[in-house]
Amino acid sequence: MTKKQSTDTPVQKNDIITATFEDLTHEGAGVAKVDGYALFVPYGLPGETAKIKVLKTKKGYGFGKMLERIEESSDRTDAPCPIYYLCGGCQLQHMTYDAQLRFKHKQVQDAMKRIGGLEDVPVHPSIGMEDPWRYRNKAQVPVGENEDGDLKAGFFQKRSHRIIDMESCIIQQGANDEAVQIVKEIADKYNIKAYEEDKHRGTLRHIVTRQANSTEQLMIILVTNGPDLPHKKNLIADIREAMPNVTSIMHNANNKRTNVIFGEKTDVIWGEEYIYDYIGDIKFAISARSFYQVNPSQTKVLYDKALEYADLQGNETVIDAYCGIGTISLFLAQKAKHVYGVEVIPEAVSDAKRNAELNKMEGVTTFAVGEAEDVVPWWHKANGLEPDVFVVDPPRKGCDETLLQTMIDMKPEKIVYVSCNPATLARDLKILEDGGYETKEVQPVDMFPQTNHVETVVKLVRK
Ligand SMILES: C[S@@+](CC[C@H](N)C(=O)[O-])C[C@H]1O[C@@H](n2cnc3c(N)ncnc32)[C@H](O)[C@@H]1O
Repeated sequence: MTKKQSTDTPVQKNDIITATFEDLTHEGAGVAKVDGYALFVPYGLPGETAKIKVLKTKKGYGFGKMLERIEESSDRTDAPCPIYYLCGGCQLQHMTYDAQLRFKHKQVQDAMKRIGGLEDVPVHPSIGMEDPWRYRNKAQVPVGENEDGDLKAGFFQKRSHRIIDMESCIIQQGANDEAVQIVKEIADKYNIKAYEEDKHRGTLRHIVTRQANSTEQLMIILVTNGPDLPHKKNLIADIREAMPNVTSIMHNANNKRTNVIFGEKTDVIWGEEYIYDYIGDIKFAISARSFYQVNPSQTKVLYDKALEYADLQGNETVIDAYCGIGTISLFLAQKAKHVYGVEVIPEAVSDAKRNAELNKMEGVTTFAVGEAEDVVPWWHKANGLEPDVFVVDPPRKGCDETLLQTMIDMKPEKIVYVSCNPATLARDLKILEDGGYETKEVQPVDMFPQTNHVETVVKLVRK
């Protein structure tokens, strides 16, 4: 190993070194150690030796770029996507799927130990997909213009806002993939200008498509910079003619200088306000803006696991906090006496109520709008609600501490925690363990193959 001495760090910017990767970061980059100093290098895999150029050094760690692989890991595979190394959407295509599942399992295990202090909890192997491609039921694609002025639709290049034009995204379901191209061509035909982020001008910002897997209904959402959608009638007619499975065409206006895709207002410009999908035997109406899991077959696996961990006998009262459009709530309501769901987005709660009606479950469910950390303590204090089972499925930041404390005070026999972030999951489990709960089982479920996202479902019981 060639190494330049430094007073601060064992390597300096622009050094070229040879090192072996020992581990992976939670983002999936390789970690090579030089005299104990960690260098993070994209696409390095544990066990591989590589020639690395040092790009940046900080006090405790640095960043590098792989110049040449000297020894390759058997976990390495050729990324099938032609723009994988440009696009920021996937991070693990260079890893075999088996290695991806092991990586996600290890991440959960490490978080349990390091953050949760849970040395001995059983973390089961990740449940993966038989075919880990073409699973996404929703595409949100930014629109730009090529040098010749034609529209392009693709993904942002890593760490930039430069759009990479793409013909296909192999983690998208075929219908979404096709729909993005067709809508782009139709918009081009009518000379609709792409939104220019830097100048905050132009029209079409994003093409969003959502497919209901079980019914094959397709929703197209055109997001524009402001309320005008030029050639609206022609666009609708052409989209309908090109794609007979489109059941909803929506228009969302977003005139803010922001990375957030949607603006406040969404109008149905043709067809239905909802597409309908089934998870198991339960039917869900999905509106343009509501949260709905993006991997339909693995969603069933995840919810079945949550139901198994809840172990309902039919007479239980259950709380489902962070309930979205009531997906887990209705799954649980099949086997419980009553399910109380709480969710902060009013439209999602309307969808949850509608979904309960659709499945004739309105008598066994109650949905409330608000922050779980406000509503649940109120249910407890004002109504004396004490559930037998408490289910949570929070966003990445995890559960609010007030909610965790209220859960502990309510003394449910079981808690089922569904999480998309192992770090906040482990932090919250520690609090629940200190509050009298024991973590019994931890099950990673791969909802997002080819990416570094990790989903986990956990069963806790009262000691
Ligand atoms: C990971 S999603 C889970 C949704 C649902 N369980 C599902 O599987 O479709 C998290 C949900 O929590 C909601 N949310 C975020 N912060 C919240 C809060 N403080 N109180 C209640 N809901 C919240 C979000 O709007 C989102 O619908």
